Amino acid sequence: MRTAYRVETVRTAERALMARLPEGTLMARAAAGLAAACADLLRGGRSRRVVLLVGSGDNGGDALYAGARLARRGAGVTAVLLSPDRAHPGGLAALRAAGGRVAAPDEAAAALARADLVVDGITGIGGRGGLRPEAAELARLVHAAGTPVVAVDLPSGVDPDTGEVRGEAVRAALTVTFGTHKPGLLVDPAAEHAGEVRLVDIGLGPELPATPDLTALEPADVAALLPRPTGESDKYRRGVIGIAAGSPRYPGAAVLAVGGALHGGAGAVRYAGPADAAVIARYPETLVSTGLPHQAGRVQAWVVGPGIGDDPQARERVADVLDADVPVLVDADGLRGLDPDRIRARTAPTVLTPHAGEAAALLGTARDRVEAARLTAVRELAERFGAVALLKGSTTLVADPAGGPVRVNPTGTPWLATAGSGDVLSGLIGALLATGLTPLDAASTGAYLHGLAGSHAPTPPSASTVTEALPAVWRALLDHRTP
Ligand SMILES: NC(=O)C1=CN([C@@H]2O[C@H](COP(=O)(O)OP(=O)(O)OC[C@H]3O[C@@H](n4cnc5c(N)ncnc54)[C@H](O)[C@@H]3O)[C@@H](O)[C@H]2O)[C@@H](O)CC1
Ligand SMILES: Nc1ncnc2c1ncn2[C@@H]1O[C@H](COP(=O)(O)OP(=O)(O)O)[C@@H](O)[C@H]1O
Ligand SMILES: [K+]
Repeated sequence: MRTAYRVETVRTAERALMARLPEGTLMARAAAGLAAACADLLRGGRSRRVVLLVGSGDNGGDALYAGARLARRGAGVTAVLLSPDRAHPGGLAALRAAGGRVAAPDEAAAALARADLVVDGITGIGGRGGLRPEAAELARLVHAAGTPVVAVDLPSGVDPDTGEVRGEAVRAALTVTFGTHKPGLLVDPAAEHAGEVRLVDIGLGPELPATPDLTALEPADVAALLPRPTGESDKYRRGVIGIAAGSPRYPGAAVLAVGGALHGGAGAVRYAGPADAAVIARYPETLVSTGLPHQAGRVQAWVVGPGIGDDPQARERVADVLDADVPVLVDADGLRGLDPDRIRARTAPTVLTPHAGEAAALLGTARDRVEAARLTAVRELAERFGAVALLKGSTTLVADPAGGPVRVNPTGTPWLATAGSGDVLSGLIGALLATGLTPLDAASTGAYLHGLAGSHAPTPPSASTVTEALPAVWRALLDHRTP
């Protein structure tokens, strides 16, 4: 499991570690890791000119010490100091001693024009709010120059804790981060600015608390969670998932949700609703019925919402499913006007899977506010509804109403933004719920599989080809656990 910790926690851990080590040890470890990453990128380049963007904090200090190491290896290093009188004195002395030169911000454009690599040491975990004008101007210059950027700890201008980006921020090809990931490195829009992220061990691990603020499943975690039939299994013991999706107007949503459900490891899929003919034509293995969901027979979990429309019959189907004493996933049309008290009053767990627009409606806010502050939004949804909330989009996040770390989904591709792919996801997560995974595990495992399937499907994928890619993705993950 990949983990990320908030700034406050990182600072506490760093203080504890620093108290046990000679002064300067941590910065030396950070600078060594940073310099090695820069040297990797420079390898093979004929000229090796490096520009350091140096703010007045320790982030700038890391850049200066790394610059000194690069200068000693023969690189031409120029440091652009944002506040010359406040730059890290030890770092500056080290750079000068190694033959590096120093430039003022007004010389930045000329230096950048000749650079092979830019090291962004403007702000790290001490960055607050949007970049100040002079720093923002530097970020703009770097972007215009198009030179590859290595960000120190975090791309400057992003919020380390929330992933928010206010105004101009540095866009890095690589971010070299120290001790632990920070939430902003994993959550958009900040994550998009970070590029590839490399973690340098500075010995912080033992000082960090057991519960992180953010986690991301890795292949081995998913492999361990995936349900596998055993000798004693039969189709009912493996779990039955019920799908209440589709309408005469949108039969395709029912077909896609059932398709996702058939690839979620359950023993059987029941479908209840008016799209029975379309479902059975595409998936004859489905147990179809046309009445209300509670008349369809026993299930271990329900999915309700994709393509059900917004008429009284649709509301009746949602209410019927919410009355069931089994886990329920509510998606798409099912989320319209959803009453938090009704969800909180349920006896079994609920999972909500909105995209940003649906989440905004549920929270009574604007879509762009959800997109700008995804972590805050997903936590608020989980808390308000007493449900596991999965916020879809550029980074999919899953929050548990009990609190604890938010899970960020590491797989996926923007190609998944294609009509109906959300319907596949809801069926898939529903089936995982029916097999007995906890709502948090089902939602995050489903998002993981769905994201991988989106990347493995032929480009450009459609919702149907994403569904068809799921078995290969399962296979690869199950094999992962086999030594
Ligand atoms: N504390 C430690 O033990 C270690 C810290 N390290 C480095 O130290 C960094 C943290 O250093 P600091 O606490 O000095 O903080 P930073 O260097 O991240 O940022 C603080 C400086 O940036 C300026 N600043 C803040 N917000 C700004 C904005 N919006 N626009 C422009 N300038 C802004 C502040 O005036 C201050 O001078 C980490 O990110 C990491 O790079 C590493 O050396 C590893 C060890
Ligand atoms: N920019 C993006 N990058 C990665 N995945 C995305 C992006 N935008 C959307 N997705 C994913 O695509 C799927 C779209 O689902 P949804 O919005 O419900 O669409 P639909 O209702 O058409 O099925 C979700 O899994 C979502 O996380
Ligand atoms: K930085």
